[in-house]
Amino acid sequence: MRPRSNGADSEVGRLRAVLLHRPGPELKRLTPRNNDALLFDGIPWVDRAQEEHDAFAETLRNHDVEVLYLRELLVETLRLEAARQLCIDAVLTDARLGDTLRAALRAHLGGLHPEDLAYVLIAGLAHEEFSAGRGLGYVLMDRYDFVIDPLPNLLFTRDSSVWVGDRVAVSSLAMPARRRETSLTAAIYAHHPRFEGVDAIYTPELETLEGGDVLLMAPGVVAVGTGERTTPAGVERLARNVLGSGLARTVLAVPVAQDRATMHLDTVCTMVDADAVVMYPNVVDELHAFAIRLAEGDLVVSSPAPFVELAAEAMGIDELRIIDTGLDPVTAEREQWDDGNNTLAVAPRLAVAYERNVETNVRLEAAGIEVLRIPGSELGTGRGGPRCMSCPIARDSLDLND
Ligand SMILES: NC(=O)NCCC[C@H](N)C(=O)O
Repeated sequence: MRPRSNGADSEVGRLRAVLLHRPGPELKRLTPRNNDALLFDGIPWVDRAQEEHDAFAETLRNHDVEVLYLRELLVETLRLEAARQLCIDAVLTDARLGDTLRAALRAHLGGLHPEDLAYVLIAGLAHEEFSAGRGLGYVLMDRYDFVIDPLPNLLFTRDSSVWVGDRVAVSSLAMPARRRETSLTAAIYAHHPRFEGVDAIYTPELETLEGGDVLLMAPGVVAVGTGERTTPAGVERLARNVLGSGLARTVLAVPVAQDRATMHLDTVCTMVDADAVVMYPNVVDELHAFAIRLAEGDLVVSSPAPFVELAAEAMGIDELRIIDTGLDPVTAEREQWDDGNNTLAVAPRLAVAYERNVETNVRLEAAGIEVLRIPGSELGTGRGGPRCMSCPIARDSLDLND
């Protein structure tokens, strides 16, 4: 494998740098009243969630992966006026505010130190915390509501940006509770010196597309799930952009059921080797795909065919191995819900997984995959595993002989 700077062309090339977000005060905003709207299935014990996340980061560091924290990059980015404006404007576009409250908020945010501004942008601002609040929007706001909504899902850095080759796709998030996340990632990629000279291949105002749906199957082959989050139009737009710029030769559109349990393609399928995936057994037979290629400037879409067959053909391999987790349907369903299929490859045949998915992990090991187990009982209340919680910034380029 050849080392590279920023960028990734596969799911399994040696991981060099990753973007994480250590969950913080934004998780303390979750209550039984708002957790559904904020896309959490429970109320996490925040201190324990942080310990679990620290264990995740430590596991990666122990394997020589550079861990970049989104909050730290954001604070550094917010020293620049253009970045501050981008993030503040995203807050102020909220139509609930009204002009009077908006003006008060603009004045308040404009005066904050980068550290404090980052805090508010991530943790939100509760009604009672904003003593300078005024206007009808403020007066009639429920005292438990937020002037600025918190971003508890920022933890799932996979979804708000994804690298394809040396370009970054700042995604377009589907759910209202997450949309503002991309103002932060867009500001970081546009203004942080670490990413100087990086071009965007996708931007948040485009059709909805989330990073959890994007799988770099092999250099030149990108699979994109379409279901609850990424629309067919989003897949088409990404395909046009990556095929048009030569970053890929085939994009596979993969319809996934529009359910919470399968919100992204990476909830049912992740890569653990250059030619192997771990896949939720209950969908193996039904997962189909459409191959999209560019011919004389136009997108050409194939007829549907089984995903594993179409992927193998596009990847130029005889077979895409499916690690047979061999589970009975009920265990499979339980472990899929708890992100058993959502692994993060650190290198070919070396992957991070939640320890709680005991059966899936045993099967992965039986298939020759070394599993780095991490705790995730609290983190999992947000319904995301190691892949969801990580955005690879740099992976070595994959050589299929590795
Ligand atoms: N790639 C992923 O599957 N990310 C998990 C996102 C979970 C988050 N609570 C959400 O509903 O968007």
